[in-house]
Amino acid sequence: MHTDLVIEDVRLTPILVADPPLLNTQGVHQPYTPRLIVEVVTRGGVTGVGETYGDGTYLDPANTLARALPGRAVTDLNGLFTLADEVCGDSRQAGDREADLRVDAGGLRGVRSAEKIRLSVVSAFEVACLDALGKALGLPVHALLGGKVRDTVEYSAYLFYRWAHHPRGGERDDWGAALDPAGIVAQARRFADTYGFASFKLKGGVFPPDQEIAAIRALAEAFPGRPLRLDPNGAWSVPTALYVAEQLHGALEYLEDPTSGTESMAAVSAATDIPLATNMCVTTFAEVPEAFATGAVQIVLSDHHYWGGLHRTRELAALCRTFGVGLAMHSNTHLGISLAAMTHVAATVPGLAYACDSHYPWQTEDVITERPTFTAGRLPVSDAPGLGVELDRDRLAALHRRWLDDDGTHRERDDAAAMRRGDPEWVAPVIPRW
Ligand SMILES: O=C([O-])C(=O)C[C@H](O)[C@@H](O)C(=O)[O-]
Ligand SMILES: [Mg+2]
Repeated sequence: MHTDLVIEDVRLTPILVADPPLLNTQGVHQPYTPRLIVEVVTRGGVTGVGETYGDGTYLDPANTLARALPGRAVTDLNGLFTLADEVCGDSRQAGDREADLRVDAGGLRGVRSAEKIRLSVVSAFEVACLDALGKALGLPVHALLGGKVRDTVEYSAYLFYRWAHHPRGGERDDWGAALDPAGIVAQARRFADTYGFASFKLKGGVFPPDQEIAAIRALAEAFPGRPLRLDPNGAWSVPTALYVAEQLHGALEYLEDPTSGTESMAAVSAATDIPLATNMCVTTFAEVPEAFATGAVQIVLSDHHYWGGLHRTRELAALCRTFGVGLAMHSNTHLGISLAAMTHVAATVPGLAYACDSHYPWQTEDVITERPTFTAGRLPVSDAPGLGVELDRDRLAALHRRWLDDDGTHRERDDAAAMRRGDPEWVAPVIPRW
C-alpha cells in the first residue's frame, strides 16, 4: 500500500445551514437544516471532503465509522462498505425488514432502513476518499470514475411553493411568497433569467391537485415546449394521480412519485403514458427488481447519498440502462461539496437524458470558498484535482457554531414541526392526502 494514501485522521463537522421556507406535503423547511461535513486526512497530508445528511441518526454511525477508518487507504473504497457493516451494525439484523417498510420522519426520502442510513453516511466518506485520492494523484474525481462523457451537466430549476419568510427566526431572502400559479411562474422566470435553467420541476403535494394543475398549465403557457415536472411526494391516491395525468397530458416531461409505493406507482403507470419518475419507491437496490418487473417507474432519480456514493450510483446507472429505465438525479438541501460530487458522477454516466435536480440555488450559505455558477442551466465539470472545491474554514466554523448553539430545535430535520410554528394545529398529512 502507498503509505501516503493511508488515512491518518477523520474530522466530522455537523453544521446548520440556512434554508428558506419551502413548502412540501409534509410541512415546510426549517429555517436551518443539519448537514455533516466529512474530512479525511492522509499521511501524505492531503485532505478530502464529503457531505451528507446531518441529523442525529446519521451522526452516530458517522462517528463510529470515523473512529474505525484511520489506517485504511483512501483507495479502499469497496472496503468502506464492509467496514461500515462491521462497525455500525449489520443491516440484516432481525427487525430490519420492518424498519425497511417504514417511511422516514420527513416522509420524503423513501424507506428508512438502518442500511440506507449507513449508506448515506458511507457516501460522504467515499466522496471524501475520492477527493483525497484525486488530489494526491492530480486527477479529477470524474477521472477516478472512468472519465467524463460530457463537459457540462444540466440541472433543472427546482420550483417550490413558499412563504416570504419563516414564521419565527431564520434568514431573510428577497424571493417573496409563491403560493399560486402567478407566483410560481414569477419564480420560474427568475430562475430562468438568473441561471438559464431550461426545465422546471414543481414540488407539489402542497395544495389540492387542481391548483397544482393550474400552476403547471401556467408554466406551460409561460415557457412553451420546456420540460416540466410535478412531484407531490406520493401525496395522491391512484385515481387522483390518474386524474392529474389526464389533465396534464402533453404538458409534462414526467410525473414524479404521484402516489406512494411501488404497487400504486405500477397501477398509475399501467393506465397512463406519462413517464413516472421516483426518488421514493426505488431508493435502494432491494427495491429495484419489483419496480422494474412491474413497470412502476420509467425514470429513477438517483441520489448518491442514498445509494452509497458515486461508484454505487454508476452501478445503479448500469442497471437502469440494462432495463431501459431512465436515470436522473434527486436532490435534497445540500451544499457545494455534494453538488460537485453530483456533477462529477453525472458527467460519467452515459445517456443521462434528463436534467438533474438541485436545491443549491436556494442555499445562500456554503462551506466552500467559491460558489459554482449555473450558466445556461448547466455546471461545468471540473478538471481540477479531486472534486475541485476548497473548504472555507471560517464559514465551516461559523455554521458549526450555529449547530453547537442550537437548543435542539433544528438538529433533526422535521418539516411538520417547522410548519407548526406557523400553524399550531398542523399534523403531517396521512398519505394519500388527496
Ligand atoms: O422528492 C423529492 O424530490 C425530494 O424529496 C426533495 C426534497 O426533499 C424536497 O421534497 C424538499 O426538500 O422539500
Ligand atoms: Mg421527488
